[in-house]
Amino acid sequence: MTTRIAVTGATGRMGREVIEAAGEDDRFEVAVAVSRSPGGAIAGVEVRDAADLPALLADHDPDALVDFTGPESSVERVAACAEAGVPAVVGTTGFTEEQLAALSEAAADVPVLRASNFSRGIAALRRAVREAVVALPGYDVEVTETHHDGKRDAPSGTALTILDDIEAERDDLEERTYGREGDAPRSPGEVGVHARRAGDVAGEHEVLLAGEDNVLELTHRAGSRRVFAAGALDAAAWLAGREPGRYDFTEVLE
Ligand SMILES: NC(=O)C1=CN([C@@H]2O[C@H](COP(=O)(O)OP(=O)(O)OC[C@H]3O[C@@H](n4cnc5c(N)ncnc54)[C@H](O)[C@@H]3O)[C@@H](O)[C@H]2O)C=CC1
Ligand SMILES: O=C(O)C1=N[C@H](C(=O)O)C[C@H](O)C1
Repeated sequence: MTTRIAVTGATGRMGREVIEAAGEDDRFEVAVAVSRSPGGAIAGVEVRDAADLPALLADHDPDALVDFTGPESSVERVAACAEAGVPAVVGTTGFTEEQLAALSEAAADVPVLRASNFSRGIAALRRAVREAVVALPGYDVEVTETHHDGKRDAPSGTALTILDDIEAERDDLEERTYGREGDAPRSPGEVGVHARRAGDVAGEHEVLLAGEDNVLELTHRAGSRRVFAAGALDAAAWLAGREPGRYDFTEVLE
């Protein structure tokens, strides 16, 4: 069966990648692609004006929309999905609590699956980290992420998800310390958080656990953006036709 998708942010790094990945996979067809900078084509798909999204969704009736844009835009695009009855896969990161509430509101009308990371490797890293923090109680924990120089939000959405996972397992960790400078010795309840921006790194996340004479480092490196695009497409195929509500990428992987 073919899943017909709509793609937003089509001219962005991830939008482009999703269109190209869908074009190389018989299971998908790009029904419509939009950008706020329309014109031209990507992998043979015409890029339409994002301002026309509501009408385009009504005309093309895709099985799901895939959104990798920015928080404000993402909220608007998902609201358009709610209006048109189109399931939404959201990969955008950097949302405020208010914006997350708006996405939840849309999920009353259509299925919405949001994930800070669509790589299967990160799903495995999250499981390993949860197990490690339980197995190593009292260990110091530091989270470091590295991304390309164009990334806007810091720390990354994935780092924030990993921090939530760690804090859910270790209630002695109650303070996130973002970088360190000057006279800044470690205090027991802190988790260090570090964001690096350099070159064209697709995405790296490292969790360091250290105790007396024992150091464990768990690292995931995305070799390219294709891993995120592939995961988002899997999520779109899985989400199409589901009941309204909020869904998680881990459900796609079960
Ligand atoms: N969940 C995941 O697996 C992944 C998530 N991301 C997230 O996806 C998002 C996009 O990343 P990239 O493609 O690298 O960014 P990008 O900057 O290359 O592309 C963003 C696209 O969204 C559009 N856009 C942004 N704000 C907009 C607005 N207010 N109105 C209309 N259009 C708007 C831009 O025109 C552009 O086409 C980021 O939040 C990033 O963190 C990126 C990679 C993987
Ligand atoms: O902006 C990116 O590039 C990425 N963003 C996501 C995040 O913020 O976690 C996922 C991935 O690491 C790439």
